Amino acid sequence: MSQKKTATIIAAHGRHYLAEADGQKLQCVTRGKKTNVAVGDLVHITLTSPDQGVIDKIEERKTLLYRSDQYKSKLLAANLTQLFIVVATEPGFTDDLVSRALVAAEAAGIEAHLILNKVDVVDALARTRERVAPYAALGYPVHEVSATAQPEQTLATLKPLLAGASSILIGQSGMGKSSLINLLVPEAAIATREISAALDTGKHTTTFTRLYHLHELGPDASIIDSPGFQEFGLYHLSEGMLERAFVEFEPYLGHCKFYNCRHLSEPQCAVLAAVEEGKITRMRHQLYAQLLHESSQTLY
Ligand SMILES: Nc1nc2c(ncn2[C@@H]2O[C@H](COP(=O)(O)OP(=O)(O)OP(=O)(O)O)[C@@H](O)[C@H]2O)c(=O)[nH]1
Ligand SMILES: [Zn+2]
Repeated sequence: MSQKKTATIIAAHGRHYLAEADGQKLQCVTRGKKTNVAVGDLVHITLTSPDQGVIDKIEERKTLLYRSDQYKSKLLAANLTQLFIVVATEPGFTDDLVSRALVAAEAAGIEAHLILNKVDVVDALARTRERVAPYAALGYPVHEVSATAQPEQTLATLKPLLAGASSILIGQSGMGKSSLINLLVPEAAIATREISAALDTGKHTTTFTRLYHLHELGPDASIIDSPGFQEFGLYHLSEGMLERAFVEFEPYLGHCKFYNCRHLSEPQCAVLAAVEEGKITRMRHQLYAQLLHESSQTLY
């Protein structure tokens, strides 16, 4: 008789998944050509050998974070409670990616924070603080750290935030995401080699998403490291979802002249009026318009 297990997906590479049940790692595949499994998913597995299995069923997800373009969607992680966007004093970060990640988090019902890393680079600190201030003003907490220059303080800042939560770190290349992961999960490098071997990813060890349990921060505490990406498409968000994902639009929604206002160029639009008055930044409104434009692209 085949044995069944319930496990958490801790790494994904193509159609190959690594699951963990009671500390034991299981190599898994999906039935057929399905690739609808995400890191963080709780799955039911039928074992085909002591350390291999087939995924039968995915438990209902509390949250699902994903990005998409007009061709396909890419699942980033399931069952997250919070998302941390890592930015740094240098190299500079792009507001576009930060805001897209915030919009994705809002749409998925996940709490979002910013981590401002490399605050030891004092030359660039004042300018970078000005750049993150608009996000703090929107209500997104900003945590200042320095993974390499002040590791102890960085841990003291981040650990309480990660306790009991299921978190993901995302960021552009060079912001110090790997440095932060290695600080929080000292065994990460070894785990990565093991996972890479188990999934047979070859040399491309950084191209997969992985979950680390943070046992000292509670039985359910975990952190997901996602590979850096250049594009963060949000093609899957409808117009209604988009306007609600921009938290600063909220006081104005429902106050436009037209009930189906898209807040682009309509007369007597409450959102556009707020942009004129400086209550909504042009940068965020432009991104809203850009995302609306991207979602309306259809395939022929
Ligand atoms: N000065 C300073 N440098 C840092 C800090 N944290 C990371 N770095 C450096 O920044 C560079 C990039 O750090 P990584 O941790 O590799 O950054 P990453 O975001 O994972 O980037 P990718 O690996 O390209 O995805 C490295 O040279 C780090 O040593 C910090 O707090 N202060
Ligand atoms: Zn409007």
